[in-house]
Amino acid sequence: MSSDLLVVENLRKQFGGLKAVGGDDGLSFSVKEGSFVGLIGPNGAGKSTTFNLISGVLEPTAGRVVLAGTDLANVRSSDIASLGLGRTFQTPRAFMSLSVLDNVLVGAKSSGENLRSVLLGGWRSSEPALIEKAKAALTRVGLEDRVTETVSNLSGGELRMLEVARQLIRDPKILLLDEPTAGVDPSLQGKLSKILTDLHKEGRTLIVVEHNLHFLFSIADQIIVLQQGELLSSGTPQEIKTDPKVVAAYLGDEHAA
Ligand SMILES: Nc1ncnc2c1ncn2[C@@H]1O[C@H](COP(=O)(O)OP(=O)(O)OP(=O)(O)O)[C@@H](O)[C@H]1O
Repeated sequence: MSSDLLVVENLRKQFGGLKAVGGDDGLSFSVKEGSFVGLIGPNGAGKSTTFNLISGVLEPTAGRVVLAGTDLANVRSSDIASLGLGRTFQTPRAFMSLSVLDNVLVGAKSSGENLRSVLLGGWRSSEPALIEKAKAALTRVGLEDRVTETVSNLSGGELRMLEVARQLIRDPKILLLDEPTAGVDPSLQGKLSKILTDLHKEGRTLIVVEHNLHFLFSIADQIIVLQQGELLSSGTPQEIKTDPKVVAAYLGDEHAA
C-alpha cells in the first residue's frame, strides 16, 4: 500500500486578519505517493494559496506541511524543490527573450549565478548531458519542434507546457500544476491530458488545480474540494460528482445526478 507523500495538517493562512485558508481547525488533507489529485473550488476558495503554502511561497499563519516526512517549516523555501517538489503558476513565468531550450536549462540548477548571468545577457549552458535532459523534457511535453524558438513566439498553451518541462528537468516526485488548461486551445486539451496521464503513469504524484472539471474528472483519481478556504469534500471523481454538498455548493444544479 502506498504511503502519504504530502500531509497538510491544520493549515491556516490569513491576510490582514481575513481567512484565505483554513477554518478554526485549519485545512487538513493527505496525498498518497503516486496519486493524481484534483484540487477544485470556486474562485477565491483558497486553491492557489494552498499551493503557495505547500511550495513555500507563503508562510502559514498556523499548521504545517510535511513532504516525504520532512516538516517544511524547517526547510528554506528555496530548498523545497530539492526535496522533489515542482510547481507551475497560474500565470506562466519565463524568460521571454531566451529560447525554449535555454529556459529549461536555466532552471535546471536554479543557482543565483545562473539567474544573474541570464539577466546580464551572458548566460550559456554548455553541458551536453544537461542539454540532452532538457530536450527530453521538452519532448515529454510535446515541444520538441520548438526547441530553438524564442519564448515570446509561443502560444499560451505552449508556454504552460514549457513551465512543466522546466520542472521535469529536476525530476520532481510531486508536481503541483495551477490551471494547466488555462489559455490552452480546446483542440489541444486531449494532448495535454495525455501528457499529464503519462507523467502520472511513470509514478509521479500530481496535484492539479483546475476550473475545467470535465478535463480534470477524466484523469484524476482523487478530488479535493475547497470552499471558502475549508475542505468541503474529498473522494473519487464519481463520489464528488454525486456528493450533494458539492453539487449544491459548487457544481450547480445542471450537474446534479
Ligand atoms: N496576497 C494576498 N493578499 C490578500 N488576500 C489574498 C492574497 N492572496 C489571496 N488572497 C485572498 O485569499 C482568498 C483565497 O484566494 P486564492 O487565490 O487562494 O483562491 P483560488 O481558489 O485560487 O481562486 P481562483 O480560482 O480565482 O484562482 C481570496 O479571498 C483572495 O482574495
